[in-house]
Amino acid sequence: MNSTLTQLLRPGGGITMNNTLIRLLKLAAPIRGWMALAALVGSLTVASGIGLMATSAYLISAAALHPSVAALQVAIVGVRFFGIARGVFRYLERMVSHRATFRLLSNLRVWFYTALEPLMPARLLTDKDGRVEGLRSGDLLRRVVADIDVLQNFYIRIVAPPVVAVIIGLGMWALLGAFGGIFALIYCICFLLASIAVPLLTHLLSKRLGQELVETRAELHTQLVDRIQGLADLVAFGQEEQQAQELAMLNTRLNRMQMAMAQISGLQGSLSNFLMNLTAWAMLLAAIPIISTGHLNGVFLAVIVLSTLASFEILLPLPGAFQQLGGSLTAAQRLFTIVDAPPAIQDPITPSPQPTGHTFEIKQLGFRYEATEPEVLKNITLTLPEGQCLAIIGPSGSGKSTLTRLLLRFWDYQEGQILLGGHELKAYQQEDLYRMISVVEQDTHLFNTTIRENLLIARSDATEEELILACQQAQLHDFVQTLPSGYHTQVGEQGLRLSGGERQRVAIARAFLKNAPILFLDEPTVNLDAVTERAILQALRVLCQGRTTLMIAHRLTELDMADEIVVLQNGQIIERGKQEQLLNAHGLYWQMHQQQYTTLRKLDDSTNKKVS
Ligand SMILES: Nc1ncnc2c1ncn2[C@@H]1O[C@H](COP(=O)(O)OP(=O)(O)OP(=O)(O)O)[C@@H](O)[C@H]1O
Repeated sequence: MNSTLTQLLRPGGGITMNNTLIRLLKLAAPIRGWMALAALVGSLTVASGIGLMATSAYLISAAALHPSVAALQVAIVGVRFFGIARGVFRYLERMVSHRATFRLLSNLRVWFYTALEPLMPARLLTDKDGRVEGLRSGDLLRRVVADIDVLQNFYIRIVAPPVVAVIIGLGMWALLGAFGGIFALIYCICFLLASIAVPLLTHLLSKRLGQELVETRAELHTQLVDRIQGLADLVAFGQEEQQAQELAMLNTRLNRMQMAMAQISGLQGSLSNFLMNLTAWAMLLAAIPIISTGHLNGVFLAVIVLSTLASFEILLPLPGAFQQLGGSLTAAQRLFTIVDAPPAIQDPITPSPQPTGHTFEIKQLGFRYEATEPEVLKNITLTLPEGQCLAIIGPSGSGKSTLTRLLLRFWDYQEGQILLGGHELKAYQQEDLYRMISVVEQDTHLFNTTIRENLLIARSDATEEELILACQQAQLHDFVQTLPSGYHTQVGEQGLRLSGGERQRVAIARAFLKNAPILFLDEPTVNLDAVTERAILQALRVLCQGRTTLMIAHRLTELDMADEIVVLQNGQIIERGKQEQLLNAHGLYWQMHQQQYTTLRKLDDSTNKKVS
């Protein structure tokens, strides 16, 4: 492709057309055999159509001269053969191209999901340059489903037809050349105009529009998912009307773009048809004088014209394919942007073996999310001995969750060290690390399947006895027994058919089932009422026994199980010790304790008043 053409076809993004095209073609490498077969069968289908037209034209023209039936025998057999072949090849073409498409789609989805996994969770919050990219679930969904669907068009409608067109063009050029050089020349000019000029014009007209169409569709999708997720809040605040209007405006914009796209389609259809008929006219004009002078048998006139018309079958979809090129390249760029984002952390080339000891030592740890942002953690030094429980408390934004994320190695720290079992965290493979840690968070994600399946994600090979034991330890078993379908009860989307306390019990049962030696608890009772909290804490106490536990606490009631409490403020440790020591110190911990105590007392008072 020459540089001017490349320039013309360059979509408006960072990645050039060349790059994107080459990468897209490489992605199809595993199914290249199927694609080649689809192109071959596609060519045979069109060739059969041309053969059918040519032999039919010959048969009708020759029959008009009243020859013997024997003289027409070959043409009759030809018509039958091409008629049947066309149907058979068309069927085979559909079968092969569908097979290729389905394989391709599943390959692309697995490719994208596999690339997405190592980016979780750090890179989905920030882009390559560290800026917040705002990848929302609707946008990701759009990329996984719709952008990949757009790419299937690239392979089936953009790559395959030009290959078939080249094969058919060369074949026709040779066939018409046998009747005379002038026919080959006319065909060559018209074929190039219809196969290059019209698609290029269509592409230029629709390039920007195609990109905008993909982006607007993605935006509409994202907005829709966002609003559906927050529908209850919108209704509660009486905002549904206004939000519906905004969606309608976006939809109108999309409709306008689709109308403009349809107009370009109409234009390219007319141009292609015009060129096809022009070719037929030119062939007639060239053939009549040659036939009149006796240099060519008149029975071939219809053969030349009708076979030419039949060969244009392959050119008609080309402009449409190029019309979709801009959209396909934009979809590809959107996927490559995510796939190319380097993971926030990398596994070491020669990892340390899985640690035998589970003591965490944090030495002068300093961390900031971005080089330009202020430090979120400063000079943190502490030890979490094996089998003990360390609680971290502090005001909102003090860096508690950040510390847990670093211990889980979701991000890499810039200063200091985190040692686990005597080795730096960075020395271990991520998988080895995750295998050793169970996490119970404030909001446990449950998949839209049964309770049993949700538990088994902690350990897929767990036996029925192990599963029941874990649920008994988490005080979940008795509740499950009351359900008509027991462990086969569907929990609904995000587990919404279960209460907050029941969801947390599932999370605790998962941790029991996983039986990892290290446990991270991130405010596991924050959203629960006092009675449920007490029951969950009871289960957590059993879970913590013998495990190295880091607990981010919200309510100070959780802290009696901690061997040491660390108080964070503005990313720094400002107090540490046992609960009694901290209360006696009259510092921040004491203040938080007083506040919670006062709030609880007020709550009790108001409850008592209502009762009396
Ligand atoms: N992904 C991120 N990118 C940039 N800054 C972040 C990110 N996550 C958190 N921060 C910032 O780091 C600081 C500490 O946040 P962190 O979530 O660790 O606090 P926290 O003590 O756990 O708060 P809370 O109790 O409200 O959950 C905050 O100022 C927050 O804005």
